[in-house]
Amino acid sequence: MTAGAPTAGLAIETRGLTKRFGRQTAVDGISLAVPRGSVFGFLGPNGSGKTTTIRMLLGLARATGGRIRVLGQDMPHSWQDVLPRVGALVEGPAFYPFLSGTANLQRLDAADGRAPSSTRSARAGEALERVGLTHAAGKKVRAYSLGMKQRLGIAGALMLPRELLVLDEPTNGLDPQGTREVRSLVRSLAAGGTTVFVSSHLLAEVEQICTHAAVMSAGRLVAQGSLDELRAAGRRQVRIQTPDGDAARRVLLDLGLAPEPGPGNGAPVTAPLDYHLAPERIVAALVAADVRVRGFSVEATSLEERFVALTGEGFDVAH
Ligand SMILES: Nc1ncnc2c1ncn2[C@@H]1O[C@H](COP(=O)(O)OP(=O)(O)OP(=O)(O)O)[C@@H](O)[C@H]1O
Repeated sequence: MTAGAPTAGLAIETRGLTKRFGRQTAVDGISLAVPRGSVFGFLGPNGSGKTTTIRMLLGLARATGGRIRVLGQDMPHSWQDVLPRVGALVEGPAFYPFLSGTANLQRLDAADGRAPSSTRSARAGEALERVGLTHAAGKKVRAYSLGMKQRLGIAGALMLPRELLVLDEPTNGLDPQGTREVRSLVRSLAAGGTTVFVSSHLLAEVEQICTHAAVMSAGRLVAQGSLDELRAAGRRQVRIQTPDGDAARRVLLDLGLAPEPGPGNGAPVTAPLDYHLAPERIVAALVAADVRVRGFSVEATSLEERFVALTGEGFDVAH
């Protein structure tokens, strides 16, 4: 591979992508790698730089530094080739409330110079069907629920065939029913082969719909990979129930572990466990030291605990 050549199989690739607003660095040198065919969750608390990143990916904001490749081509340089292959929903779609869903989609499509007018009506019908709005096609948009409006926005992004969909917080402000509708729509689009890049501040949402994720914190990318990789990178911890807490802690120290300082004997003894030490060695060492082991477990830290640790702040983990 020549230096700087796009990595095959990536729908989005950034290197050192940076955006400053005055003295503030909103996006700080991030290198994203979004595999084609993935549902990629772009996760981070409010204000961590997700929207700013998405705006740069789509050529809506200019990067201060770094490079961006979308579908194998440089952005914003190749926007004319790239953007027709990308559907996007950023910062809530704007619709005419007094027009029907169909009429809104047709107007939107008419504004796209590449969209053939001869197939406009059929394409609007298909897009509405894909998002489950056929029954409301003739209804004025002011009578739509928030969830329906959001799905109409996605239908707008689907008026032409897309290789990549970019959705910025698509369930924000939706009630539980609307949220379920949008999540299941994202899953079905992904099942059809479209790469979906979706930002969210909700860990539970990303766990439900995504195959991969990246975690942003204060403008920096603090982790990325498949959900399994992210889980595996989390720490494990060993927990020992014993009346001989002090002795157990000494055994763990001898094994190179760092037990949490305990209140003495009685309370469970815990210590972070790395992957190089087999749990059975710990049990053997405890028994050899005459520690009375009444319970022994190895617990994986959850993705939630890991993300809280990564972002260093109270993560919004509401469903
Ligand atoms: N046009 C702008 N001018 C100045 N500062 C900005 C601008 N746009 C964003 N910022 C700042 O950049 C930081 C990142 O904002 P951004 O909207 O990208 O975060 P986010 O993760 O998308 O959060 P949210 O979910 O709240 O939109 C914030 O501190 C924000 O105030």
